Amino acid sequence: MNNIPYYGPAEVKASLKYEELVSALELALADFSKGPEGGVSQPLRATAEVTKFNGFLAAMPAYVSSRQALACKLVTFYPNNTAKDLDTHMAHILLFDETSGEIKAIMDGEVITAMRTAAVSAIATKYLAEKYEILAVLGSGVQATAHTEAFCKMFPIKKVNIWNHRTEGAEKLARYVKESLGIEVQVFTDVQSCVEEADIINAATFATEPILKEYSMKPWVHINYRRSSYHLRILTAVGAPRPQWQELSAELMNNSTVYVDSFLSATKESGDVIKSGAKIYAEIGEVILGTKKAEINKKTIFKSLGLALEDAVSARLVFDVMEQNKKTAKP
Ligand SMILES: NC(=O)C1=CN([C@@H]2O[C@H](COP(=O)(O)OP(=O)(O)OC[C@H]3O[C@@H](n4cnc5c(N)ncnc54)[C@H](O)[C@@H]3O)[C@@H](O)[C@H]2O)C=CC1
Ligand SMILES: O=C(O)C1=NCCCC1
Repeated sequence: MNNIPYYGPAEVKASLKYEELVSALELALADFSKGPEGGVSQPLRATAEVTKFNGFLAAMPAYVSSRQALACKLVTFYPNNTAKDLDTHMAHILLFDETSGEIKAIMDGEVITAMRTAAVSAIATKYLAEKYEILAVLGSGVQATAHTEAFCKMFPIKKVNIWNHRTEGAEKLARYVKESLGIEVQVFTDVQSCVEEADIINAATFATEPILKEYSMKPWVHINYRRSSYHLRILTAVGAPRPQWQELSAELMNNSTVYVDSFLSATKESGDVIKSGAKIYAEIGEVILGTKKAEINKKTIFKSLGLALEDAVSARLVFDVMEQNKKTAKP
């Protein structure tokens, strides 16, 4: 147990690049959707509810054979922490040796949670959207910021529209977009105006009731009876991770083609799926594999719950970079 390396948030951040993360996660999501022969072992996360304080602690173990990645993330989620100026999600990841089960490293899991969630939404967007110029972001917290950064790096985004239930948050994110990413940005005070011109919408809030409703959108696809004359837009939705919570209306869910990261997670954990009774069309891994074709006649939603395999793959990438750095630093 002696000398187990610990990597803090700054080391994790410096070790991860979106391009590498996207390639690694794309392969791992495909492995996952192959079923048992894909070499991914991942149970539904186990959650201990702390009802008195509106929080939970979740354990997220996974093994991804193709990446030699065996890990477990422990994550707490306390939405009320905002009022205390504390992070609402706190996480650590333990990485193990796949051959012996020995622990190899412990690392911060907050940066990984932010970056891998955004990377997976970007993968879904790459496969399912057809135009990438205007991004609408609902929310302005950790996930909204990571998604904005990842999408602006991966796609030719020309403008970012931001809505948050507290305008100060939206304005803070807007300053980041303008000053650090150098992209045109506009803050909106209502959801409808924020999303209606967007090619890509990302919802990343603590909403427990739908903030995005069917009637609040212009037609999603512009059909002129010729394939070339319309483009498919996408909504990536990462919030509402509890069965009782919704970020999207039932009507919107039922009138869309719904893709998920995992059938099991979506049907057990997602209020957007459970409360609407919406049919799930495919896992994103099936689209990556080509066993399910992208549906082009309806609105497109990618509903993400967050998977332990994503944490395991990311933690392994960090470990490999840190080990390499150690070797090159040696005289
Ligand atoms: N799918 C996945 O893999 C993951 C999903 N999540 C989920 O994404 C969501 C956002 O998480 P973070 O950005 O880390 O949290 P955060 O605490 O950094 O940000 C929360 C955002 O929601 C807004 N908000 C708070 N109450 C709201 C309400 N009633 N209606 C609308 N907006 C409200 C806040 O102003 C803030 O913009 C959460 O639901 C979280 O559980 C988080 C991690 C991974
Ligand atoms: O994937 C994760 O990590 C989380 N997803 C939903 C909320 C808690 C953390």
